[in-house]
Amino acid sequence: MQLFSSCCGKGSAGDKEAKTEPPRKIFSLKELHAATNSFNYDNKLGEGRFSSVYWGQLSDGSQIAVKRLKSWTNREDINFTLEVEILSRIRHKNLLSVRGYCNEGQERLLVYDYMPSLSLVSHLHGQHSAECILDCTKRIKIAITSAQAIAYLHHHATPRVVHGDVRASNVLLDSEFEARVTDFGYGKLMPEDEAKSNNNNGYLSPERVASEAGDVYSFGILLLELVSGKRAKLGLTEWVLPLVYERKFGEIVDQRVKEEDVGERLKKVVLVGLLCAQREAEMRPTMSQVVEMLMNESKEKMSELECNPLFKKPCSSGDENHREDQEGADVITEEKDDHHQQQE
Ligand SMILES: Nc1ncnc2c1ncn2[C@@H]1O[C@H](COP(=O)(O)OP(=O)(O)OP(=O)(O)O)[C@@H](O)[C@H]1O
Repeated sequence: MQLFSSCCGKGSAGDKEAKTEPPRKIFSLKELHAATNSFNYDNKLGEGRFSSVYWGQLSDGSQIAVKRLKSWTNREDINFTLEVEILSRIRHKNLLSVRGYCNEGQERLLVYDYMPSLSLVSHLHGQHSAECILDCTKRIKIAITSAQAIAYLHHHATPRVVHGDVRASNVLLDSEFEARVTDFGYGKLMPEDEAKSNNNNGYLSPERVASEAGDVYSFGILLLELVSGKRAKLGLTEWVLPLVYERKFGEIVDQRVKEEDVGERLKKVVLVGLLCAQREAEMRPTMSQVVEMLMNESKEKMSELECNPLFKKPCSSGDENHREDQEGADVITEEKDDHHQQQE
């Protein structure tokens, strides 16, 4: 899996930022045991495919999240310290970079700042989802700031980085509800085929290779998930598209958002999401174009976007693609009904 581009971003903003950032800290295992109460179950923030994450507090009082990697020993070909050193030099205000690490015996641990508002996934589907803190303004802010973070990785970081695992659980939120995208380039440290083997991985592009265009596809799915509140399953775009043909944007938006004109306010995020999640990689925009589209407030740009042929209903209703669309849409419609029943 190629996560760092061979082109090293000549003269990019990344050079400047790399020189000014603080030195990486090597933590001792003893220090991290003390901070996390020996990786106590009560300190556990969550668990993913490759790691468990624990809340901790250092002796200076600062709060940290310690990521304890699983199955490290399978990847002895990778130089853990070198990879982490490279990744931790990549800094942007919307990226959550590694603050330090520990490489002792069999233990491989990554240390991050603790994000008190946790991850986007916990707000959409997890422990905070019932409160529905994410109004339209916050959703738009998360869309823009996470796009800026990935655009930085693709276009300005040195070396340039393919994220490789763009998903809602890797978008953490700071106290202002700005995105802090994490786990970038980290797939290189993990078992390669793990993500691909998950057939229900709705974020995975049809071409199934880690690339900038693959990140754009995953980001498009993430935008549709952010607006609709539905899980990133296969069939999400196929459920959204017919509603876009009918210009029924209000029906796409998460039913928990109780505001006026939600469809109109989040329309742009839906359209950009669909452009990103096109099956053909060459049709997708770049991440800098995504940032530009999401941030541009002009009416002309909006009508240009709306006129894209992708958002026009195909003439023939009996063609293969349309039938595929319907099959995918059924999966999501069932989920929608479940969701309504749960709320009632
Ligand atoms: N810096 C952090 N601050 C607060 N919570 C965090 C932090 N890092 C991770 N978490 C929490 O820990 C959970 C587990 O993270 P982890 O990276 O192990 O798995 P994941 O991203 O959820 O899934 P996967 O790695 O399989 O994609 C996250 O969902 C998040 O809620």
